[in-house]
Amino acid sequence: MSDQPTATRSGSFQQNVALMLDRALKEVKLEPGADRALKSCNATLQVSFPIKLRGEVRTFTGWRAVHSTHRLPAKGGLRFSPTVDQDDTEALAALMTYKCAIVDVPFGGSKGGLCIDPTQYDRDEMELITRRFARELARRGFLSPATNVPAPDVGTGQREMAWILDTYKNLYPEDINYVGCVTGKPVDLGGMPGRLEATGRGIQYALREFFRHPAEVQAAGLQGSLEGKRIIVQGLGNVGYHAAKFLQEEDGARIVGIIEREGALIDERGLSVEAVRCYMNEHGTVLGYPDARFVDKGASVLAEDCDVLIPAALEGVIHKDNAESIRAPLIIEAANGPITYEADEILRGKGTVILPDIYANAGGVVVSYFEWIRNLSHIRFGRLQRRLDETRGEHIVSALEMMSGEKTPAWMRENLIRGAEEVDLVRSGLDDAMRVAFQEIARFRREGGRHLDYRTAAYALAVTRINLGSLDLGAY
Ligand SMILES: NC(=O)C1=CN([C@@H]2O[C@H](COP(=O)(O)OP(=O)(O)OC[C@H]3O[C@@H](n4cnc5c(N)ncnc54)[C@H](OP(=O)(O)O)[C@@H]3O)[C@@H](O)[C@H]2O)C=CC1
Ligand SMILES: O=C(O)CCC(=O)C(=O)O
Repeated sequence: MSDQPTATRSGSFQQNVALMLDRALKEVKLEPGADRALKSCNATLQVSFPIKLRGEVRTFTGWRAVHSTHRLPAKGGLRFSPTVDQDDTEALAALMTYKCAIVDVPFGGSKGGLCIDPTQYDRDEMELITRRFARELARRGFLSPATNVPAPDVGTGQREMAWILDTYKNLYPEDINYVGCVTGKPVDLGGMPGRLEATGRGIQYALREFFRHPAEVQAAGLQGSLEGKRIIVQGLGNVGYHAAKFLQEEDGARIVGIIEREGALIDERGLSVEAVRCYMNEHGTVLGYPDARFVDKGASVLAEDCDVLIPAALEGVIHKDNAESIRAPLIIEAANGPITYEADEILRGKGTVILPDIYANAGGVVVSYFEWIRNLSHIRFGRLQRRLDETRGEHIVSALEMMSGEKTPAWMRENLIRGAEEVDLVRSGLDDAMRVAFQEIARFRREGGRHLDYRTAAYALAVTRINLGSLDLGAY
C-alpha cells in the first residue's frame, strides 16, 4: 500500500547537482579550477548528541552544511527526516547558493538536517531535541543572524523556528539582532506575514509569469492562460498545498491529481485542495477520501496526462526509469531536486519544459530575506508611511470629486485610500522577484543565438552572478 520515495538515482544528490552545474559551466568562462570551488562545500558540521527519552539514552545526528560564504549570512532550511544525510544536506546547500543568486538575494548557501522521524516523538520530546540541536549549531557558529540563518523545510515549520529562536536568545541575550537568527518563525515572534505560504505563492507567481510569455507557452506545446489548465501536484505539504490552493482559487486552474505518501487522488473535474487538506488534517492520510478515484501506487500518477506537473515533495522522484513516461509538457519544480540528471536529459530530449527548483521554489528565501531585513531594522515594513499614504489617497479622492462633481465609486475609493499592509508589500516584493528572475533567465537562454533550457540557463546565470572575484580566495 505504502508508496515510499522512489528515488532511483544514478549517483548521489550532490553528484546530480554537480552534473547539472557542469552542463551550465560550458556556457560560462571561469578561472581554471573555479568549477571545483563551486562544487565543494565551504564547511559541513556534523553533530551527534545524546538525549534521555522514555528511560533510555537516544543519540541523534544532524548536519549543517555551508556551501558558500561569498555573502553572509549563509541561508537555507532545516530538514527533519529519517532520510537526511550529509550528501543530501550538502547538495541542498549548493542549490541554495544558486537560488539566492538567481533571485538576487544577498545570502550565501546553506542547509541543515536532523536524521529523525518526527512522527515518532511527541511535542515535548521534539522541543527537547530541537533545542539541543540548536544549541549544538549555535555553539559552533552555525546559527546566528550574522553568519547562518535557518528556515523551515521538510518536517519543520514555525514551531521549530520558535524553539530555535528562543534557544539562541537564551544563549546570546546581548545580541541585539537575535530575532534574525531564523526566518519562517511565527508572526508574533518577529516572523513575516506571508512567509508561511511564500514558496507556494512563488510557484504561482512563476507560473503566472511563464503564461505572460506566449512564445514560451507555445514552445511548451500549451496555449492561453492558467485558467482551466489541468495540474497534478505531488505532496500536499506546506509548498504543494499553498501552490495548488492559490492556482485553483485565484487562477482558475484545475487540480486533477494529488499524489501523497499513501497513494494518489484523481478527479478530472478538479479536486478541492482545501477539502483534501482538511481531510488529511483530520485523518492523517488521503486514504478514504470520498469523491475521488484513489490510486494505490501514487508515484505512477506522475505519468498521468496533465498540462502542468508540480512535484512538491521530495528529491529524485522523476528518474531514469520513469522519465520517458512523463506526459506533462510543463514541469515546475516546487521541491528541491525532484528530477535527477539522467531524467532531466531524457525530458529535455522529449521537449518537456522544466522550470527548475533554483528559480521556481525561491519564493521562500525571497520572503525570508524580507523577514531578516525586518528583524535587523527592528520595525515592520510600512509602519512609518501607511497612514500618510492613506491621507494622501483621501486628498486625491476629494480633489477628483471636487473637479468632476461626481461621487467616487466605493470600490475605487477603497483602492485609492487603503494604505498597504505588510503582507501586501511582501506579495508585491515576491511577485517582482519572481517576474524579474524569469525574464532574466528567459533572456539569458536566448542571448547570442543560444537556445538553452531553463535549468542550464538558470545555473549559468547564477554562476555568472556569484562573481568568483568576490569568493573567499584565501586573501587573508
Ligand atoms: N518550506 C519551504 O519554504 C521550502 C521548501 N522547499 C522544498 O519543497 C519540498 C517540500 O517541502 P515542504 O512542503 O516544506 O515539506 P512538507 O513536509 O510540509 O511537505 C512535504 C509533503 O510531501 C509528502 N510526501 C512525503 N513523501 C512523499 C511521497 N513519497 N510521495 C508523495 N508525497 C510525499 C509529505 O507527506 P507526509 O506529511 O506524510 O510526510 C508532505 O505532505 C522539499 O523538497 C523542500 O526542500 C523549497 C523551498 C522552500
Ligand atoms: O527561506 C529560507 O531561508 C530557505 C528556504 C529553503 O530551504 C529552500 O529554498 O530550499
